[in-house]
Amino acid sequence: MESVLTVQNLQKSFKDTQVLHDISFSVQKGEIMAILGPNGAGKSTTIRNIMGIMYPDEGEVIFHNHEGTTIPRHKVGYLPEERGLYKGVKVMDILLYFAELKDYPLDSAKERALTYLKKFDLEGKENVSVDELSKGMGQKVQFIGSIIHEPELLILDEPFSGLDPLSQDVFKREIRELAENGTAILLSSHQMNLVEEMCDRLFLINKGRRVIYGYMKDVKAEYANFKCMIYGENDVQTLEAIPEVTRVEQDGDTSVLYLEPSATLPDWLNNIPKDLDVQEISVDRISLHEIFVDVALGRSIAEKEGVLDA
Ligand SMILES: Nc1ncnc2c1ncn2[C@@H]1O[C@H](COP(=O)(O)OP(=O)(O)OP(=O)(O)O)[C@@H](O)[C@H]1O
Repeated sequence: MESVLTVQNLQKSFKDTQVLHDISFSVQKGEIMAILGPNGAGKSTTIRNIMGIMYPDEGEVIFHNHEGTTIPRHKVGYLPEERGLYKGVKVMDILLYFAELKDYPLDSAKERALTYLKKFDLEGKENVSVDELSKGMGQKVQFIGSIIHEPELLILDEPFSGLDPLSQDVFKREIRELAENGTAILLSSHQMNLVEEMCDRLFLINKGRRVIYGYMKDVKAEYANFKCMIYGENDVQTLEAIPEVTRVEQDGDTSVLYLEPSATLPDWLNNIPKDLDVQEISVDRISLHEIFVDVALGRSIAEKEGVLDA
């Protein structure tokens, strides 16, 4: 694997408050790497330190295949969390302006702009003023602006926020295609289902510290413990007393039992008390969303910081 970006031991404080503690990860060519975490975890601060919008107190941001200490802006695309385009400018003009900033040839930029406008269902909008676009349309134009110059590394801060499901699908498809064609992608997102289906690796951050870093499949195998849904009239205390149950959530007659990571399913099912009221039962693994909630609420996983083959 070829690293395009490496972030090493970033530390950042605002006044007396340290908001990044020893943050290290890399982004590889052709992969989608997600940085996840609850509000205020430090995702945008990490990204802003990478982009040179602010500087870390300690640590390094290394753009590989690039000499010098400045950011190779012509090789990097960035969609900031703050949305917005210059007012009173036509869509094509703003896209060409972005290309010019990155020293990208304008004839190729125009061709790419038209191709992407079509892909994003904005065909024919090139001469429309950006003020006349809806919020989602503006976001699509801003996204096109971030990739107009064929960046090697694309950094997307919450790319899916504010998009309807159809637009989300278009973004997902394009992000995947860019990665398949070799672009290294770092994205931050709260939408766990999207991250779960698209990302190769993830970095989960909480209160400025790494909680989980690894391949999605390894993270799931390691942290996505089993949960068992039982429909029937049962006391929470009875369910909590079943071996290897870490916690129980109950809503009426529906109980969800979360199991220890060590639980082996056939044995566990065999040992369920015979007098339980079981009208229905199903077993599933917890989703990335639930792993995230566990972390955000400081439950089990949070104490078990991990790095998985990163
Ligand atoms: N310019 C700043 N001055 C002071 N504190 C800041 C500044 N920027 C961020 N912070 C603080 O740093 C912490 C991390 O913020 P950051 O915006 O990186 O979080 P985030 O993970 O991106 O959150 P969200 O999901 O809400 O966007 C927060 O406690 C925030 O209040």
